[in-house]
Amino acid sequence: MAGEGSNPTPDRPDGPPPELSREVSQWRVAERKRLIDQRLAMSADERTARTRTIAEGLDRLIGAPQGRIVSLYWPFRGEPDLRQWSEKVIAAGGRIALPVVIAKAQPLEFRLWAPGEPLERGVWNILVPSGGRVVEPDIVVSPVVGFDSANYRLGYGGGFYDRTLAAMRKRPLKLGVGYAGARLATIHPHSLDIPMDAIVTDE
Ligand SMILES: Nc1nc2c(c(=O)[nH]1)N(C=O)[C@@H](CNc1ccc(C(=O)N[C@@H](CCC(=O)O)C(=O)O)cc1)CN2
Ligand SMILES: Nc1ncnc2c1ncn2[C@@H]1O[C@H](COP(=O)(O)OP(=O)(O)OP(=O)(O)O)[C@@H](O)[C@H]1O
Repeated sequence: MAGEGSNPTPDRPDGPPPELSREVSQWRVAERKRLIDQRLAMSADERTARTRTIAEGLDRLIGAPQGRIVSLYWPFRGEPDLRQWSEKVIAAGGRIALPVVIAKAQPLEFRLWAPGEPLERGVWNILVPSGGRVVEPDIVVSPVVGFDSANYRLGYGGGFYDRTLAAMRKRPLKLGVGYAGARLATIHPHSLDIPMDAIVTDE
């Protein structure tokens, strides 16, 4: 069971922590659905244009990626598709890693990957690198379903990025990425939510 034994990360049995009220949990579920539906309703052209602006924002924030490992993600459910940008990072001497779900309620693992290298279906059918050394990224780029002005991110509800960031020994630069329409007044953060250093949008 999660949280027992020598797991060094703070952990709880499945289910929200006490301070995440039933109202907030239900609100999160409804907002995730609204925001994902809104994102999927966007045309492919609009998504591409907005993603280009997000990529420019990442370039400005990160500067020269040379010698650094950037964790990205294999996009699904209308997330910004930054795979072209990943080629730019590599051309500039950086490296790319992708997240791998090991198990529910466990931190993610990051594996090095470059465009063209083989992928395989992992947990929930998500494509993950078949090979690739396990690494700790210098920069974690995580897709948001929603975000707020305090840089908190609302994800798909697995708590994966929060657990992963809490367990990392090096503190990476934490960048959320999403479309401007994903902005919320507050995500009603709970004590285990870790804010991003910045949220990069197309605003
Ligand atoms: N592109 C991308 N990759 C990513 C993430 C992400 O946000 N985006 N993750 C960021 O965390 C991790 C995957 N997180 C996920 C969390 C929940 C579900 C999901 O479909 N959950 C089901 C419920 C499944 C269950 O409880 O058994 C659902 O929402 O219907 C999928 C991925 C790692 N890879
Ligand atoms: N560091 C942690 N240790 C233990 N449980 C955690 C941790 N972080 C989050 N959780 C739990 O994970 C569950 C989902 O959290 P939350 O709603 O914040 O997910 P999310 O940020 O939307 O998802 P994701 O990070 O996967 O994109 C909650 O029940 C929360 O208590």
